[in-house]
Amino acid sequence: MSLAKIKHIVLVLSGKGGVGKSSITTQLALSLSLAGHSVGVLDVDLTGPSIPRMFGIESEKVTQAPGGWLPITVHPSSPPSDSHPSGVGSLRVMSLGFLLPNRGDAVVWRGPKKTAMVRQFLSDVFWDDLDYLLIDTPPGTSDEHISLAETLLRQARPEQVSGAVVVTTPQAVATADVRKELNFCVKTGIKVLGVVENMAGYVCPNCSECTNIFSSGGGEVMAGEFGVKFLGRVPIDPQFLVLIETGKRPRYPKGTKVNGEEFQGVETEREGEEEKAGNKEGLLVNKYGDCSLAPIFKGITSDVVAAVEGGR
Ligand SMILES: Nc1ncnc2c1ncn2[C@@H]1O[C@H](COP(=O)(O)OP(=O)(O)OP(=O)(O)O)[C@@H](O)[C@H]1O
Ligand code: SF4
Repeated sequence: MSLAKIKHIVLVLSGKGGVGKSSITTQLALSLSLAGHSVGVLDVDLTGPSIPRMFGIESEKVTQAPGGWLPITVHPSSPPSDSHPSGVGSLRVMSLGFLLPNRGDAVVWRGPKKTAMVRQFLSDVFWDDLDYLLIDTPPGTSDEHISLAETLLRQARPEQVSGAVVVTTPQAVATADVRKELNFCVKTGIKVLGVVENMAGYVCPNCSECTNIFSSGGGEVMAGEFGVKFLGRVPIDPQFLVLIETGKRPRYPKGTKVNGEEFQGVETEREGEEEKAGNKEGLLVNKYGDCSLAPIFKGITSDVVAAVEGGR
C-alpha cells in the first residue's frame, strides 16, 4: 500500500476558493524540507491543480513503475550544511495536473469519477519513505472531501493521519465558509492542527510597512471559537505573488529589508547558471530564502510540526 511508509499525513483545507491554500501548501512543504524532513505533496484539487506551476515543474511528466506512479522530484535530499544544519529533505510532488493532456485544463468529471480518482491517488502513488505527506484539497466540503476523508481513514493507520491545517482570509465571508470546513473536520473526526489567516494586511513593496486593508483577526477569533490553535497571519506580499505564480525570484527594490538584512538586488545571471546546471535545490533555497514571508512560514511550520509531534 502506497501510504504505508509515510509518517505523517497533513491535509490543507479551506472552505472557500482562492484564499491561498495551494500557496500555503507549497510554503509548508518547502519549510519542512529545509528543516530536514522528507516531504511529499499530493495535489487533489481536481478542479484547478496549481501546485505543479507553483513549484515550476509544470512541464514534467509522471511515469508508471511497478509500485505505482512515480512523483516528480522538486529536489533530492542533501546532507547537513552551515545554512541547513539538519540537511535538506527530499521534496516530491504528485498532481492530477501532470496527467491532463492540456495543462491548465480544469477537470469537469462528475462525483463518482472524481471519487475513483481520489482513491487511486491515495493508493497508486509510489511515495516510498516520507516524513510528511501534505494533501492540497479542493475548496469546500464537496464529494472529493468526503471521499478523501473516508479513503484516508480507511487506507491509512489512524496514527498516520495527523490532522488538517485550515486556511482562511480575514474577511467575514471567508471565515463563514471556513467554519463549515471546521465543522466537517469535527464530523469526520479529523483533528485540526490549526488555522492560518492568509492575506492579512498588505506589505508595501517600498517600505515593507504592513497595512490592514480589509478587516483582520477573523481567523484568530474563529480558531478561539473552535478551541483550535491559531498558527499565524500571512500578509499579502506582491513579490510573493510573482514568486509563486512564475517560479521566479522576488524583486525587491535595493535597500529593502528582507529577513532583517538589506536586499542586494537580483542576480539574474547566477539564477540562469544554476538553472542550466540543474541546481534546482540551490535555486529554490535562494528563491524562497529571499522572500519576506519566509520567516513567517518557518514559524507556522514549527507550530505545525509541534502539533503533529505533540499529537502522537
Ligand atoms: N500572502 C499572499 N501574498 C500575495 N499573494 C498571495 C498570497 N497568498 C496567495 N496569493 C496569491 O493568490 C492567488 C490564489 O492563491 P492560491 O492558488 O494559493 O489559492 P487557493 O486557495 O489554493 O485557490 P483554489 O481555490 O484555486 O485552490 C495566487 O495567485 C497566489 O499567488
Ligand atoms: S509607507 Fe509605504 S505604503 Fe505608505 S506611502 Fe510610504 S511607501 Fe507607500
